[in-house]
Amino acid sequence: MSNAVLEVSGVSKRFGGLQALSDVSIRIQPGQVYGLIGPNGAGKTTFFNVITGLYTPDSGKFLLGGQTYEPTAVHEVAKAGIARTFQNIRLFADMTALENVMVGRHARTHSGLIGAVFRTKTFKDEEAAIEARARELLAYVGIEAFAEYKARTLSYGDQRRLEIARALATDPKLLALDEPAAGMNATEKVVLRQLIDRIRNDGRSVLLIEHDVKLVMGLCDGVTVLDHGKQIAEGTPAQVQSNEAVIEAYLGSGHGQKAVAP
Ligand SMILES: Nc1ncnc2c1ncn2[C@@H]1O[C@H](COP(=O)(O)OP(=O)(O)OP(=O)(O)O)[C@@H](O)[C@H]1O
Repeated sequence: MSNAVLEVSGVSKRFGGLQALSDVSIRIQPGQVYGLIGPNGAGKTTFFNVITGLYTPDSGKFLLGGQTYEPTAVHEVAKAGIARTFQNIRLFADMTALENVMVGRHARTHSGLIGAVFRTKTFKDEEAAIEARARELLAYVGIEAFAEYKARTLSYGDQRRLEIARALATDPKLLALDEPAAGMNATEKVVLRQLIDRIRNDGRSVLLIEHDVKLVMGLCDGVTVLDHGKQIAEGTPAQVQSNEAVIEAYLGSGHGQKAVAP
């Protein structure tokens, strides 16, 4: 019996004539930061969308914390214990930072959004607890000073941290981050790296899609490399960055990333 947090095997997904994923398998152990890398169009986002219930796979077996889960709907996946962020930030732009995190928290409480809207007496205690936890999470990601600011007024890096706080509000077994460093400057990347490190040190597991190979290599415990929908390598960062097929995939892709070595 595996004690992996996430164990996915044999995932395939075809779009018309395009085989976007062919028999992809990954295993993430508790407390690991696991990277999924590969050139543009390799299938990384498709894989994320499959495991989080946005795309229905053609095949695949899915275990989360040892339990089978069917990634057929986003809310079912969230309930099973995977929370994700998106490549293109998806916050409620005109809600405050605090409200954005509270929405994430409502996803796992009894009151739901209806309770939040009507603020019935029955829900008041739960509301207070939700707000307290949301403030804690804002502090955890380092943006508590902006709790009352509308999400759209936050800097890009802070919006990404807010997305992470909102995802953490569901108390996930696995946090899935889709290109969290995209568009960040060097300083923001350092802060992001510290945050992901902290999340790991607190015992959570993270799956990361990231184009910044240096960030992935410096942060991840394990890495899987996709190219044209196929898994071409997996292992530690040191193992994959010296793998011939990986170097070839990056050199051949014409993305200007000379090699995967930092
Ligand atoms: N909904 C869809 N319908 C048709 N084709 C799709 C769909 N989603 C993705 N694809 C195709 O599947 C392939 C893999 O795309 P995907 O976005 O998963 O790659 P990626 O590795 O995330 O790339 P990037 O790094 O550019 O985000 C691409 O050829 C893409 O055009």
